[in-house]
Amino acid sequence: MNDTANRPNSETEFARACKSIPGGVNSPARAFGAVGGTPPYIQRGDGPYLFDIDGNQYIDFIGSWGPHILGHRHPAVIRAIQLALETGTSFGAPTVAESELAELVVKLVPSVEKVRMVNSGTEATMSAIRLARGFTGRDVIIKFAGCYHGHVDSLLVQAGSGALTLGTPSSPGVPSGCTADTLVLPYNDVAALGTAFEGKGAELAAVILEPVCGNMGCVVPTEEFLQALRQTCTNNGTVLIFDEVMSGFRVALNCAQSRLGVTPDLTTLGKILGGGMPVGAYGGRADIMDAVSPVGSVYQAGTLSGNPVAMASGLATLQQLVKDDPYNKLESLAAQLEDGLLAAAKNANVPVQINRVGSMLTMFFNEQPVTDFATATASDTDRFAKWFHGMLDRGVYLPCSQYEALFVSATHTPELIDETLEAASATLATL
Ligand SMILES: Cc1ncc(COP(=O)(O)O)c(C=O)c1O
Ligand SMILES: N[C@H](C=O)CCC(=O)O
Repeated sequence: MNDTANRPNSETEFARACKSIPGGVNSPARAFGAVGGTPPYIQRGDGPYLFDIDGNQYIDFIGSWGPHILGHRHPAVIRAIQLALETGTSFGAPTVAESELAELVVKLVPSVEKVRMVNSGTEATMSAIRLARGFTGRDVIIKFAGCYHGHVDSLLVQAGSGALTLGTPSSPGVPSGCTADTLVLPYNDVAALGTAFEGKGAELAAVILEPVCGNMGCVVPTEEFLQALRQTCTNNGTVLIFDEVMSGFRVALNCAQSRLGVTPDLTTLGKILGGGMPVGAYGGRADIMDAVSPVGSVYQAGTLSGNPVAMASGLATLQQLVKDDPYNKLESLAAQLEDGLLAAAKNANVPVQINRVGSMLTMFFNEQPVTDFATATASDTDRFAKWFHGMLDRGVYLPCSQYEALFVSATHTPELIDETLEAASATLATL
């Protein structure tokens, strides 16, 4: 029997974890820092559901922060992992699975001619920045306020996600020298981009952005912004990097770049690429990628990079996405959720803004449209915290921050979205 408001076993486990793990968690985004309370401890996942150690069931809209577009425990993915495990876990030597996954990424992602596998999204963006600097012989990079690219020193400036949620968008511990060459601009601001290039065009190694942002909540780029990015980078010999760790294979099979019609020079990937195992990748134009060691001299390495278990998981996930092509279904489920949430909020007289691209969605408790960091952070986070707990207590597992996106999976159904909307109406009525 569900009693999601009551989680004594999870509370005990959280208290235990806090004694040996900082804040009880291995990634700050999953602590309930901004909403209060303690997180449910998860025992298992199945399709669209999570089950906690207190015997509660939740409709999951996080999917491990993005990877589980196929839902939890997809049989093809589990089988591929089991088969790979039977041969060993890692060899530190080339395997055929690495080429198979690389070839599929090259086939699916328009900008990618060559790709290097790493172990996380953070490693991917860190390596892409180093490569862009090595390739151009320049140092200065541009990032956008509210975008999060993992915990890379030079990119942990006005960062989104857990850093923003917990009030440290620019982290202590990052030497000022590491960020001295990072310019931070407002997202969607074409004029600011132009001004930055006027002064420093010949010094700019790279511009990195989330082409659909999820880490200040979901924020959508304007057509004008995207065109200006591509044109300005091309004109100045600056490497345009799309960080598609979150949006890659999420908003379209061929990633955000296909949906938006803009081809970057480099792309970073993660999350869905590993199907729930730790995988990241960076890839792009062959002339740039050939600057990476051992062909070129930009050094980047990894003991466990391309390990067979992670490759098998990623390959099975991408192959399943190619086979099922669930993107129309995802679009329709997410649109049902968006429409239902807007109607429920209107009915409850609670002002909200919903930003959505495909199956990525954020409901901001905000009276104004959300287009960048400034407008995202004008949201009512106290109201968000009440909303979050109301939904959790009704068995709906949402990201525990206003500055994250939720994800719909291919295992959600119209009936589950209706159930979620019933919980939403009941919760919104209490805010
Ligand atoms: C857009 C984006 N880039 C990079 C990262 C870093 O990935 P990871 O957490 O795998 O290091 C994340 C998520 O954390 C992300 O959402
Ligand atoms: N928003 C983050 C990544 O996309 C959440 C995951 C994490 O940092 O633990």
